[in-house]
Amino acid sequence: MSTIGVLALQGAVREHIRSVKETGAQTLEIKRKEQLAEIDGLILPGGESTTMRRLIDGYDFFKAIQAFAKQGKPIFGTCAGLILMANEIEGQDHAHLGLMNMKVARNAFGRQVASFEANLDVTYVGNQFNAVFIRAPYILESGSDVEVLATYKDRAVAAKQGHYLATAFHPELTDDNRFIEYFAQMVEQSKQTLAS
Ligand SMILES: NC(=O)CC[C@H](N)C(=O)O
Repeated sequence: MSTIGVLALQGAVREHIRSVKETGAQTLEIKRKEQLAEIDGLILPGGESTTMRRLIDGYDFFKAIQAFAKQGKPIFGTCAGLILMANEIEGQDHAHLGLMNMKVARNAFGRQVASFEANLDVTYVGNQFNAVFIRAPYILESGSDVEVLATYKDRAVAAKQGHYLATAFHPELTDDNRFIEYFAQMVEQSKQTLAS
């Protein structure tokens, strides 16, 4: 059985822990970089990307997460986590972890409709997925190595690039566990591949 860690510096940590538990995978709140050695996949939760970046630096996680990624272990970023994974952020002169070949826009759906829900058809995951958006970003542009898994009003809101997965919405805030289950499968498969 694989173990999925949730970066527990800030944001929707408890909700992810609960949804990972429901998939049957083991889970761990990651508060120190040394704990990354104990997990097979990592979730970067929603929250506030600038704050989370400051904490990533403060707790010396930056290089450790990049090294974890280079080992081929899956990483799933939701909302602020998606922003952390992008290699370009609109209107900012620097990105954060730069793991995925995509340019993202923050708070892209505007202040009037800061939060909303939509039913999306998501490649690999299923149709009519109940997606919750909260001050959500979206993917403005992405490279040919990035597969867009879902769109909302023609905007890319979920993507996969090899062992990286990212959503603009919050799959941990609904009872619809199909997205987390898909990530848990990615983690289980990569665990077996990396072990063989
Ligand atoms: N719900 C969220 O994670 C919001 C993300 C937030 N808008 C940011 O820029 O970090």
